[in-house]
Amino acid sequence: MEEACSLPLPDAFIDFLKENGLDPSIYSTGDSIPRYIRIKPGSESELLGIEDEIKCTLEKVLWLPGFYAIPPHIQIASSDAYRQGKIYGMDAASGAAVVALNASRGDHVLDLCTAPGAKLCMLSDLLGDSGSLTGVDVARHRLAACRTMLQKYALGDRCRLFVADGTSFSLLPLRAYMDESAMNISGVPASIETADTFAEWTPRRPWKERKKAMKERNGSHLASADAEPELMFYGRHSGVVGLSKSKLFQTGCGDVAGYDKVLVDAECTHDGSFRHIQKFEQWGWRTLQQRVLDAQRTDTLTDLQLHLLTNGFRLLKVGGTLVYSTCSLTVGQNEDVVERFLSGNPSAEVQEIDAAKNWPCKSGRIPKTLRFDPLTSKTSGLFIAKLKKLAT
Ligand SMILES: C[S@@+](CC[C@H](N)C(=O)[O-])C[C@H]1O[C@@H](n2cnc3c(N)ncnc32)[C@H](O)[C@@H]1O
Repeated sequence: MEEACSLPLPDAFIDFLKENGLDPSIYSTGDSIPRYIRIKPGSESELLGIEDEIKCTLEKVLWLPGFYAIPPHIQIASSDAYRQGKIYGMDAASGAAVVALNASRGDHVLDLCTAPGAKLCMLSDLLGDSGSLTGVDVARHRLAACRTMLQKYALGDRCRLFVADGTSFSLLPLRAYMDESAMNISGVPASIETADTFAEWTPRRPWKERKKAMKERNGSHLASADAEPELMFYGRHSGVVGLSKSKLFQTGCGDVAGYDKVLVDAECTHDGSFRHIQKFEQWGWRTLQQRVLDAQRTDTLTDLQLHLLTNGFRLLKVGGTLVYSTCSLTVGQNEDVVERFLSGNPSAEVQEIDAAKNWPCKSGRIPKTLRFDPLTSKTSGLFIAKLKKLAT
């Protein structure tokens, strides 16, 4: 067992880190890394009251607006501020990935691996009452948690969520219908649902519809690559209300009508997340062996990451920006994936992340990419690459 780390990491994990060029001492700060919270815009004036309630000082994260550090042992889930949606738990490195995307008012944003949804919520806050957000996740139960979060924080108004495989998802943003608000395209109030148009979203779907959906999914929690996306939630101004059902499922390629911004926060081994690794102490180090160290699983993962990145980029409009991030610190799941992608996509260019000038992180092996790690950044580990789609 390694002495430098506050956790008794097994030798196989230490070897795994070394093989990936990672210094095991990045985990040594372990339990001294702060927790981070983000304050919902508009609730900053309540800072003192929140401090009083959760019984600690909120230390402003100077390099990331809206974020505060709190001691790691402080729990926020039972506080009123949390229950009322004034504060969110979100690691500062995750916030940095969202900032790197530079989503601005009016943008149509795709979040291709969205659950459980911390980044989606932050994106929604940044867009405000403009643009649109499309969240996709392959895992139905995780996306259901994401929907709950959007509703809890009242952030779902311009959002739609699909259970779908992000490697084949092909639906473009509903630009043409966005400002129709609660009217359908022929001017009929959308609350009058016809067999072919969407009324306002309600959690109570007709039994017939639910039965059909259950039969189609065959009991599985995961969407298959060839299944039609399943619309799990849509907000009042997401462009869906009043739309004909056939129009929603029109597919396309992003070059012209695509998304302005795409976030691919890909599935990974989570080895950069100290708190995730810590869970293996209870789950058993054998589980860590299967989930993180198993070379075959890692190969499958890197293929998945490449396919997610490739499809996200396909759905991006020319001139648009994509951020690829993972909370793994291995080169195989980050720089190698980006390099494989770049070699087959001459219209992709790695971009400088302007906001990053004062960020406490290191450069990745590819110039302009960034790496957060617990030791350098006092955050969870995160790799970020920002890509632009050039006209060809
Ligand atoms: C790192 S988590 C995303 C975290 C999320 N962006 C957030 O901020 O809360 C990765 C997600 O990718 C999803 N995922 C895995 N394979 C996928 C696929 N083929 N298509 C879409 N999502 C996938 C997982 O279900 C998981 O929810």
